[in-house]
Amino acid sequence: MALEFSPMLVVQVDAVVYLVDAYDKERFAESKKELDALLSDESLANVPFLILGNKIDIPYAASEDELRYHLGLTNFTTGKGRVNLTDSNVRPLEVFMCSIVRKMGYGEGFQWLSQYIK
Ligand SMILES: Nc1nc2c(ncn2[C@@H]2O[C@H](COP(=O)(O)OP(=O)(O)OP(=O)(O)O)[C@@H](O)[C@H]2O)c(=O)[nH]1
Repeated sequence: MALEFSPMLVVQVDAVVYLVDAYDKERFAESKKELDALLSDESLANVPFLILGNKIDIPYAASEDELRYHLGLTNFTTGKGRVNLTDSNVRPLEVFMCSIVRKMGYGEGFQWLSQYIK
């Protein structure tokens, strides 16, 4: 009898970094839809989410509050700085604004994220 092997890929995701163009307001609805799909993915249920709002060097770009509102995250962010969520069963999620071309903002976001990665 021949043994059969079914290929299985096991991927462990430590975190999700979700980059949104804060200048492209017409696509916020699309960004929300994609983000919602990731947030409701069971395999990512306990994974921390860092949401980066990019292109804040452009004056017309959305503010952090505006982005949080349009992505439906107003009451879901878990707090900047060191917040201990270990026993709370709450997934870490925060919004940081950045400008990748100006090399600013995302450092704070990744620093925040690093406290939740084992
Ligand atoms: N002003 C500014 N431009 C940026 C920044 N980051 C990327 N870009 C520019 O935006 C342009 C398009 O890049 P993206 O917005 O990343 O495009 P994309 O996500 O690949 O494509 P779309 O899915 O169509 O948005 C490029 O010319 C980048 O140089 C930023 O922080 N500020």
